[in-house]
Amino acid sequence: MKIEVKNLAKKYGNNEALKGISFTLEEPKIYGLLGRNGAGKTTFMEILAGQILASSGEIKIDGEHPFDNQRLTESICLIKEGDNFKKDLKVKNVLKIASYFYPNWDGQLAEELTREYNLNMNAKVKSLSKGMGSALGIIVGLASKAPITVFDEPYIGLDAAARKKFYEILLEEYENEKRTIIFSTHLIDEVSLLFEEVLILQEGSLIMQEDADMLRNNTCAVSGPADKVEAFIKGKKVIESKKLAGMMTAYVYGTSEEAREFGLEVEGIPIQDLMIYLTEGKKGA
Ligand SMILES: Nc1ncnc2c1ncn2[C@@H]1O[C@H](COP(=O)(O)OP(=O)(O)OP(=O)(O)O)[C@@H](O)[C@H]1O
Repeated sequence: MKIEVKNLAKKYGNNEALKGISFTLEEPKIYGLLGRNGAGKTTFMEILAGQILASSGEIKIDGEHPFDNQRLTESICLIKEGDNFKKDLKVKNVLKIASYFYPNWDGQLAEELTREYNLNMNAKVKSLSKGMGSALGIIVGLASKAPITVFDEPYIGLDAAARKKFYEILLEEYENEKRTIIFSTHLIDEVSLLFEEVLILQEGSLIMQEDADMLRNNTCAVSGPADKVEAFIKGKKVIESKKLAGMMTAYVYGTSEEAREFGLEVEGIPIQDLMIYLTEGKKGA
């Protein structure tokens, strides 16, 4: 499903959570939606899922607005950090309701994952530990097979092994059947290899939308004597640079080969670091 975002803004009182962002997500891909605390990620995802209204601008999904639009809301599954389900429901009833709501629901997958995560079908949501509650959210998100599945920090309380399992199953399901997956997380290093496209929000503005492989292959950290690094980065797009005692490190758009041929030390930049350098001390435009 094609998602078109045009001049989307959301104000809470005087607080501008989104300041007129525009972008298009054309294809089913795994998108990483990144940004510091308060950047506007959750606000965007809630508008996308039709749960709240924008103050101005619009989101169109295959040409339609998501708010109050049942055809679209059953095509979008948003799993948040917590409070996804009514506390008095039993696990089995959460799954039953989800199976009625999502037309592509995969009951077999839901059952397998429930066993995998050791969830008791008869336990009430309010009795689940934080990690178990997150596991239930993940199960619903994956089994919904919703053409747009959105995970907003979905795994609070889940241990590293359980998170790894989630990434593996997510990738397996995605390889079997491509869908749009939007993933917002602060554990970027863990998941960044899954991302195919990365969007970075900074104080309500979109500061980057880029193919993840392009970022991995065409950005690097170069180090060496300051004059040599300066000569290399001249005319290049520099993300960040630091000088110390005549030496310099610069994070730039460019290939490792170029930098090596220039006689500089070169390393790749993890997407997490890139996000930090891009958002460090800068105001959103
Ligand atoms: N219901 C609300 N009422 C008032 N202000 C809100 C509300 N929801 C979000 N905000 C504000 O909007 C801004 C963006 O918040 P949002 O939750 O969208 O950011 P985020 O990028 O998801 O942050 P985090 O990574 O911390 O979850 C913040 O300044 C936040 O305080």
